[in-house]
Amino acid sequence: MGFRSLGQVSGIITADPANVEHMLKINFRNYPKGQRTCALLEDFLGRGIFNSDGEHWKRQRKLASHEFNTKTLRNFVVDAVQFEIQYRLLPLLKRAEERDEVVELQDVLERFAFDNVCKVAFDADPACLREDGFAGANSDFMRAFGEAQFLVGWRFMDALKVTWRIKKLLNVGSERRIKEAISIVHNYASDIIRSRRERPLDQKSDLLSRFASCDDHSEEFLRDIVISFLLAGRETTSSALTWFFWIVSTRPDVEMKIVEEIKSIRTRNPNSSKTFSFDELREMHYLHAAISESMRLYPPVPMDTQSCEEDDTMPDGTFVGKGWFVTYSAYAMGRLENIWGKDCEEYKPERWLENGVFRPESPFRYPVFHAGPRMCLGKEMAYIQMKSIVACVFERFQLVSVVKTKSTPEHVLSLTLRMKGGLPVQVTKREEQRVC
Ligand code: HEM
Repeated sequence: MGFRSLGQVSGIITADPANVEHMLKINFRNYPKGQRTCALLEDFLGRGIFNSDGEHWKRQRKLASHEFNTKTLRNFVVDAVQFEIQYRLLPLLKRAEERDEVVELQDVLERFAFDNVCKVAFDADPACLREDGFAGANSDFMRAFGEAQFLVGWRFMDALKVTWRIKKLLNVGSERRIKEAISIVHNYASDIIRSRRERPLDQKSDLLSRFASCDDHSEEFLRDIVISFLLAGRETTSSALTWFFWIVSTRPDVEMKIVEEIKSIRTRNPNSSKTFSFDELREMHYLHAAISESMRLYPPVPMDTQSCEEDDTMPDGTFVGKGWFVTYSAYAMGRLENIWGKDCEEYKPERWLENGVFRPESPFRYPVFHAGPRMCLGKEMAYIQMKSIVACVFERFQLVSVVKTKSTPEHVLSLTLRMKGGLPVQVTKREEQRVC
C-alpha cells in the first residue's frame, strides 16, 4: 500500500514476509544522515545506534553486541532483575493486596523497566519503583527522558514539516521544553560517563563501564549509545507485559498452565531462592510461548520504518524509489491468515510448541524484534526480564483487571503499543502460594 506526501508517493506500507525479508536484509537503511527522520531525532538520540548508519552504526553495533552478549553482562542483568522483583515489585503487590488497593500495572511495569535498564546500562538506580518514590537528580532524569521522547515523537505529526523547526529557532513552546529536557538527559549521562571512566576494573559490570574502558570512544559517542539503550528498554518490555497480563486475565486456562509449569520447576529445585535463575527461566517453555504469542497479537513496536537507498522493486513487484520510506507492520503481520493459519485471531501459546519445547518462528514472518543485521540487541535481556516478572508474580498473586469489559483495551498513539488508561488490577493471593 502506498502513501502520499504533498501529492507524491513517498512510501509504502507492507505486511508481506518476502518484502520484509528483502527490506531488512538489503538496500534499506534506518535513517541516513541528512534525511528528515534523522534530523527529527538528532538532538535527542545524537548519532546513537537507532539514529545512525553506515560505518558509524557498524562500529557502535559491533561494540554493543560484543559487550552486551557476554556472560558477565547476562549475570548482571539477571541479578538486577532479581533485585527489582524481590525488593520492589513483590513488596508493592503485597501491600496492594493487604490494603485492597488497585494497582495501575502499566505504570508499575514502566517504572520497573526504567530502573532495570538504567542499572544495566550504567549501574545507576533511579529507584522509580521504591515505596517512598524517588528523589533528586534521578527523578529529574526519568521525567526529562520521558518528556523528551514524547515531544520528539510529536515532531513526526507535524503536518507542515517545518513548524517544529520555526519553534526551535525561536526557542518557544514544545521545542523549548524539548531543549530543556534534552539538556537534563545529556548532563546526567555525561556526569555518569565521566565517573564510570574512573572506576576500577573489577567493578565494570554495567554496559557503560565496559564501553568506557576502551579509551578511544568520545564522551558523545558513549552518551549516544547509552541513550539508545535507555530508549530501547524503557517502554518495550512494559508494553509487552501489559498486554500479556491483560490477555491472560481473559484466559484462565492459559494462566493455569503457566502456574503449573512454574510449580513443577519449583518442585524440582525446592531450595532455590524467591526468584528464578537463568537456567530455571530457560526451562519455562510454555511461558516463553505464552509471551511470544501475546507479542504476536500486540507487538510492542507495531510499525517500523526504513528508507530505501536506491530505486528498487520489492519481491511482490511494488516499485520503491530512492529515499522513499518503507514501513512494515508487525501488528498486521501477526494477524494474517496466510502466515498463522485460520486461527490467527486466537491467542494460542500451543502454536509455538513442539513436544512441549519452544520452536521459534522466522523473524521475517514474526518481526517483533526486527530481523536481519539490525535485529534487536536486547531480545535475551527482554525475555529474562519478562519471564522473571511473570513467574514471580503468578507464583504468589492473581491479577484481576478491574475494567469489566469484554472488548480489547484501546491503544495510545505512540512509537510503542501502550494501553490507553493503563491496566488497573486488583491483586489477590494465589492459593497454595509460597511464603512471600
Ligand atoms: C519486548 C521487548 C523488546 C522489543 C519488542 C524490541 C524490539 C526492537 C525492534 C523492533 C527494534 C528495531 C528498531 C528499529 O531499528 O527501528 C529493536 C532494536 C534494538 N533494540 Fe530492542 N526490543 C525490546 C527490548 C529491548 C531491550 C530490553 C534492549 C536493551 C536494553 C533493546 C535494545 C535494542 C537495540 C540496541 C536496538 C538497535 C539495534 C540496531 O539498530 O542495530 N531492546 N528492538
